[in-house]
Amino acid sequence: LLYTAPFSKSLGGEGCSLLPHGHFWIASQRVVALGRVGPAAVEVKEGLINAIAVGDYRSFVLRRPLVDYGDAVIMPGLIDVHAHLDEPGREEWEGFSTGTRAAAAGGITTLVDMPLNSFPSTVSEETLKLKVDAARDKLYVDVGFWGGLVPENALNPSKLESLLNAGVLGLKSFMCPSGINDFPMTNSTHIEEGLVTLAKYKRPLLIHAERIPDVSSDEELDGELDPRSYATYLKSRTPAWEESAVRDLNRAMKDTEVGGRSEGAHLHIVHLSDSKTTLDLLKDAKHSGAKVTIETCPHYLAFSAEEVPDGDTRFKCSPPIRDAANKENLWEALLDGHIDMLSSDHSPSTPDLKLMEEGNFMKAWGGISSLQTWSHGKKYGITLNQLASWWSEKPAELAGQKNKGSILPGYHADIVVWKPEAQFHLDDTHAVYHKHRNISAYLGKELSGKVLSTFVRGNLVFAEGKHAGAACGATILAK
Ligand SMILES: NC(=O)N[C@H]1NC(=O)NC1=O
Ligand SMILES: [Zn+2]
Ligand SMILES: [Zn+2]
Repeated sequence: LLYTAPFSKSLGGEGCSLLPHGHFWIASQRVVALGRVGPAAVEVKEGLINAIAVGDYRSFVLRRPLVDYGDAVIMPGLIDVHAHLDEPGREEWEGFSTGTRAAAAGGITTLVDMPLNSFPSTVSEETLKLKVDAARDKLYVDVGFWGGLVPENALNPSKLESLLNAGVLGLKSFMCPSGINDFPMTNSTHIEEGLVTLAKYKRPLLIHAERIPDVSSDEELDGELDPRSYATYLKSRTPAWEESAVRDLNRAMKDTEVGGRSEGAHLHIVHLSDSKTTLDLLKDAKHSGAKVTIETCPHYLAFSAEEVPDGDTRFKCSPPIRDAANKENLWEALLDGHIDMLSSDHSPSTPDLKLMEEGNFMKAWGGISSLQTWSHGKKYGITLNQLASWWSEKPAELAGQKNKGSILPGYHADIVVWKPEAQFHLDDTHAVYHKHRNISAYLGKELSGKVLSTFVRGNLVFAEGKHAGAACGATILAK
């Protein structure tokens, strides 16, 4: 099976790049390529990486322009497999233009858009076409699309096949109410049947794995609990929700094993928060040979329940951000390789739906806004190769992008240049490009890591706080 990223017509066209060259070298003392970090130069030619000269590269870099980034890090661009861009239909929440400008500023070179929060949801060939049409001439980075697995198409292989044939990179489903009316939840039968079709296409099913437990172990929620208190929200959505979903996926996971009913299919658990029983169940499934991958998000690694101020609904998401011990376990699981990758789950709404004044956690929109903020690992001693694996290589594999995710000859020249050591306070003077800056959970925080330049297929789309004049990102459709 071959996936291709159709080059946008405007590749190298007027205004696509802040650099007036189609053939050039970039170099630094810290290039993350070929499994190592060190001095190297990368030759970019017609949108692709043409060559990598390692070590003393000066004799190779003749005649062509060279941009020397000194000791900044040159790394594969990030691939964010989980973002809600909300267009068409909810442009007032986010949009292709604002969302991909934020991505470019954050060093993300490819986004995969979720099938819900736009209207209509992406659940058919027709609704995918609406997405692709809405994205035209608005993309600053490359964008692929997940389709929705919903009860209406799950038991109908021909409907699912027409959605897959139209080019979604895989499917996504919810095991609890999604908060979006035209995106109903699926049960385990829908999931098991959907996987049989997906197996033929070798594309993944992404699952929002929270399920309302059959026997509620949640503490009784009576009317006296304060909806402004974060603890109230935590009690309403315990780790038992994640655990119950994963237990319910037992058969589906088994089906993906060699010789199983949907061998070739792949389950991907999005935004894992519970690092205890849920993670243990998933580890067991992987151990028995199920084709399962796990992602978590920066907000589960950066924040803990103890620090969420009462009434500060910017931090409301589902599953919830849990306590500090849970956060430390998530880091450990990531470092030990049990969690495979990271994604943003950028899921904004309009500020009014966040009910910031009222501060009601039980009624506010659940979703974190975070496209430009992703590096929080300094104190854990994470390496640049680990970052490249979690943010580029593994996500490229999940999304079936064989030409993306690594700095290798023949690959797309999707590259971020950044300074991991730069520290800053994310205050009002800092540019935030996604649509609603004031709902970002990171505002007011001390952060480290500054993106200097972002290249998408050789186009310098962001540099020194400026975007390229034209939006030359491509839509990515699976073939
Ligand atoms: N519909 C939607 O974006 N839901 C997302 N928000 C969130 O916090 N978790 C989700 O799954
Ligand atoms: Zn979700
Ligand atoms: Zn999401």
